[in-house]
Amino acid sequence: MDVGNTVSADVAGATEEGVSLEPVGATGTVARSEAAGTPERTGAPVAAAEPEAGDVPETAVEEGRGRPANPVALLLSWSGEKRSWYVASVLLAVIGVAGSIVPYFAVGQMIAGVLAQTRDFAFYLGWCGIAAAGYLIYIICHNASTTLSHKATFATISKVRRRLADKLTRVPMGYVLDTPSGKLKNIMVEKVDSIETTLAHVVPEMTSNLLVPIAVIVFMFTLDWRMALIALVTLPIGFICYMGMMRDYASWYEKTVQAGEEMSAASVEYVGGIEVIKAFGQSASSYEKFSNAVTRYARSFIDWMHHCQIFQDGGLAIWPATLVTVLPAGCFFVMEGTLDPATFVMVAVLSLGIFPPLYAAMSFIDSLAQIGTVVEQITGILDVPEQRRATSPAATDGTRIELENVRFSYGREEVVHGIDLTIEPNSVTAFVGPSGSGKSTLARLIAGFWDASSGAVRIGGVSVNDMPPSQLMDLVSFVEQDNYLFDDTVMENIRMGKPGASDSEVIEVAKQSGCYEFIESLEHGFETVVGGSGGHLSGGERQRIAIARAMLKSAPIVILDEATAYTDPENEAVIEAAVGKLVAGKTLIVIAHRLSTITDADSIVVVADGRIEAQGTHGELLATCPLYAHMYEAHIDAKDAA
Ligand SMILES: Nc1ncnc2c1ncn2[C@@H]1O[C@H](COP(=O)(O)OP(=O)(O)OP(=O)(O)O)[C@@H](O)[C@H]1O
Repeated sequence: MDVGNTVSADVAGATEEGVSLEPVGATGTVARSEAAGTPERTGAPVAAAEPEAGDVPETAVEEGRGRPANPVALLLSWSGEKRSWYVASVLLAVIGVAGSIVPYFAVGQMIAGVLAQTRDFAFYLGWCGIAAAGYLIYIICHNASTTLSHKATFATISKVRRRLADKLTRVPMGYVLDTPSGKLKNIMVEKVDSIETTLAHVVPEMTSNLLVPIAVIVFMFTLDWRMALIALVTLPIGFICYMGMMRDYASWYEKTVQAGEEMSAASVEYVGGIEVIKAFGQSASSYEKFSNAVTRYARSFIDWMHHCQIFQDGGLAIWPATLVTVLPAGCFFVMEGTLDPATFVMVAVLSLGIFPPLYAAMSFIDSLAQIGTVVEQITGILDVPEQRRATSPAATDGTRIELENVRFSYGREEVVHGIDLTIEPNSVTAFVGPSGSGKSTLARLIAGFWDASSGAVRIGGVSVNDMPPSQLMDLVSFVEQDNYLFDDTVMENIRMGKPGASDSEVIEVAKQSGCYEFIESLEHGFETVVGGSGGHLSGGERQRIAIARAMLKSAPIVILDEATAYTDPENEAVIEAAVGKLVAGKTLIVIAHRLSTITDADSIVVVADGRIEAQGTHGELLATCPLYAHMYEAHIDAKDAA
C-alpha cells in the first residue's frame, strides 16, 4: 500500500479554479455538493442528445449514479465497442502469464537434470530454448496486451470527455456559469487523463498478476501438495500485516484528504489574493493560513505513514520469504525419502515466483481508489439534472414574453416567488430593484439559462421548455457585463454570433458597435488574438465586442445586463450608442443599475425580494412606488455627488 499515491490522488481535486497542486484526483464531496446546488427538475421528459455511434446507451451512466460500486466496470461500460479490445487484452495477458511460468518450469527441469547427473547437452539446450520461447511469448503477449488496452483506454477517455462536454450542453446553463470553470476543466482534462495509466494497466496487468501466483500455486500442488502448503505459509502472515495496515484506513484517508482540501483551498485563496498579500508585504511562509494548511497536510501524511510503516515493513519482509519454510521442510522430506530432489528444487524455485506478481496486483488497489474518486466526480457531472427541451422547433406566434406564476429556487431556497409578467414585442423593459432581489435570475429564466421550478416562461406563446435550445438561442441574445471572449481572433469572436457570417458582415457590425477603430489599432487588426477570456482587451472593449457579436446574431429579444464597470464617460457614450443600434426594432430587457438610463423605458419592473413590487413608467412609479422613488433619489444623489 503506497499511502502517498492514494492520498495525493484524492486531495488534489479539492483544488478550485484550476490551481492544481497535484496531478490528479479529487474528492467526491465537491462533485456531490455541486450537483446538489442545481434546481429540482420539474419532471417532464428530457430531450436526449443523439448518441454517438458505438456509444453505450445512457442507462450505463444511470447504473453508475452516485458513488460507483465498481468504477472500473463503469468505465468499461462507457468504452462501448472498445470493450472487446479489453477482452482481447486480458486474453493476451493470460497467454503471456502462461508463457512467463515456462522459464520457472524449465529452470526446475534443468536443475533436476543436474541433480540426476544428466550429461546430454541437447537436454539442457532444449530446456533453454523452451524457457526462451516462454519468455518471448510473455514479452510479445504482454506488449500486445498493453498496446491494445492503451488504445482502448484512449478511446474510452475520449468518449468520457465527449460525454461530459455533451452533458454540459444539456444541463442548465446557470450550472455551467456557476461552477468555477477551473473545476470543470480540471475534471475534464487532468482528472480524466489521470485515469489513463491505471485503466490501461489495471485490466490486463491486475488480471495477469493475480493469475500468475494462482497458476504457480496450482502447479506446485500437482508436484507435491505438502510442499505447496508449506510454500504458502507466509501468505496468510503477509495478509495479517496487510490487514493491520488497512486498519482505520477510512479515517486516516478521510483525515488526509480533508487536510489536502484545506491546503488546496488555502492555496487558491493565496493565489487569488496575491495582490493583497503582496501589497501588505507578506510571503507564503508569513501568510499563516497557507503555511498552517501546508504543515497540517504534511503532518497528516507523516502520521499515516508512521501508522502503516511497521505493518508494511513486516509484510514486505515476511511475504516473499517462502524459502524460510520451503528449504528446511524440503530438506527434511528429501532426507526422509518422500520427496525427490528435483521436485524439491522445482518447488523452491516456483515459490519465489508467487510474491512479486501478488505485490504488483496489490499496488493497483491504490490506483483503483484513485479511479473511484475520479469516476465519482465524472458521475457527479453526469448526474446533474438536465434541462427539459424539445428536439424539434415549435411554431411561435411573435415574440411576446410571458411569465406565468414563475417560481424558482437555487437548491432549496426559493428566490423567485410566483411572478406574472408580460413583455410586449419591440418594447423596452427595465428590471430594477435592490441588490439580490432577483433581477438577474428573472432575466436568466427568460433566456433559458435555468428552468423555472414551477410556472411557465413563454415566448411567442410557446414555453421555453418546448423549444429546442437552438430555437431559444436564436430568439434571445444575452449581453452581460463581462461576456466571455474566446482565445481566438477578434474576427472569430464576433463571428460566433452568426457562424458562417462573411468577413464583411463582421466588419460592418464592428463599425456599428463602435469597435472598428480600436480593432484596427490592434497589432493585427481583426486577426488579433484576444487571449483567454479576452484578457488583452479592456473591459469596455470586451463589452463592445460582445455587443457586436449580439448585433450579428440579430435575435429579436435582447437582454442586457447593464454595465456599471465602464465608468469613463467616453467609453460609456460609445457603448450606449452601440446598444441603441443593437436594440433598434427589438425587444429589450435591461437589468438596470443606473436608473437615470432607463427613465424612457416603456415599462419599468420593480423587483423586490423575488416578487414584482410595482410596474409602470418612470413617472407612474415615481408617484406610486415609494421603493422606486427612493432608489431613484438615491441614484441621482450619488450621481450628483460623483
Ligand atoms: N447561483 C446561485 N446560487 C445560489 N443563489 C443564488 C445564485 N445566484 C443568485 N442567487 C441568490 O438569488 C437571489 C437573487 O439573485 P439575483 O442575482 O437574481 O439578484 P439581482 O437582483 O440580480 O442582484 P444584483 O443587482 O446584485 O445583481 C439572491 O439572494 C442571490 O444571493
